[in-house]
Amino acid sequence: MTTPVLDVRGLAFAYPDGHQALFGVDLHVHQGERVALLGPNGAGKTTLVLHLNGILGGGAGSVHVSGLPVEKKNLQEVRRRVGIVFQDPDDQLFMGSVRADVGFGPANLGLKGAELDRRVAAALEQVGMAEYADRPPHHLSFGQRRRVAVATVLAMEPEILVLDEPSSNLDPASRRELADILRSLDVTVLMVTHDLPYALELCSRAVVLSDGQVVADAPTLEVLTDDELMATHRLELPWGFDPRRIGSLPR
Ligand SMILES: Nc1ncnc2c1ncn2[C@@H]1O[C@H](COP(=O)(O)OP(=O)(O)OP(=O)(O)O)[C@@H](O)[C@H]1O
Repeated sequence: MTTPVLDVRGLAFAYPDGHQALFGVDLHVHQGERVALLGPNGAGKTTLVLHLNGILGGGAGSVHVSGLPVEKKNLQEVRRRVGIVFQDPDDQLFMGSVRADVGFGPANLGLKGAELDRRVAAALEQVGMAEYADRPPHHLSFGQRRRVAVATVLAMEPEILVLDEPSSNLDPASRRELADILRSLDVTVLMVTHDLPYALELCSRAVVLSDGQVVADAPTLEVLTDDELMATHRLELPWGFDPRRIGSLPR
C-alpha cells in the first residue's frame, strides 16, 4: 500500500497541567479518503488535530504527513500540506478583503503575480465564492465566511484538509451546499464532527476517539449502527434518523 498522507503512531500527550489527553493514538489516512473523526466532548479530537500541523507537540509517538515528520524544522512545509479549517471562521479571516485573506497563505510562501492570482481564483471558485473576492469578510454571512475559510486553506493546495465541525451553525441549505463542495474537492479530508448524519453522508470511514484512545475505526455505517459502541461513547443520532436508509447511497 502507498504511504499514508497522514500517519499518526502511538501519539500520547499531556497538557502542562498534567492532564493526559491522548494515550497512544494510531491513525492512518490514505490519499483521497474522507474520514470522520468522532467522539464525545473531551475525547481528545482537537488535541489530536492540533498535533497534525505541529501547533501542539512534544509528547510521545509520531505524526508524518506524506512521509514528512511533523517537527519544528519542517513546520512551514507541514502547514502547507495540512490545512486546518477551524470551527470559527473569524479565527482565520482577518484581512480587509476576501481576496487578501485567501491570498495571505500563498503570499507567505512567496507566491506572487499571476500564480498568486491563479491560486486565489481557483480556491474561491472551488467554494463558489468567486464573486465575493473584493468584499470585506466581515460583511459576509457566517456560512459564506466558513466557505472563505475553506478557500484560505485550499489556496495552499494542501495534501490533507482537516475540518473542525464544518457543519456547525449552518442552516440546512448551507450545510448541504458545503457538503456538495467537500464532495467535489479532489483532496484527502479528515473531518471532526458531532453531526453524525454529515459524517455518514460524506465519509466512508469513521474513527471514534474516546478518553484519548481510538475505540473504533470502521466504515461509518458500521460505526453508526453499533448500538453498544454508540451508547458507550455517548454518540447519539438525531431522533428518527435511520443510518441504514442513507448508508448505502453513493458519496
Ligand atoms: N489547554 C489545556 N490544558 C489542560 N487540559 C486541556 C487543555 N485543552 C484541553 N484539555 C483537556 O484535554 C481533553 C481533551 O480535550 P479536547 O479539546 O481535545 O477534546 P475534544 O474531543 O476536541 O472535545 P470537544 O468535542 O468538546 O471539542 C479534555 O479533557 C480537556 O479538558
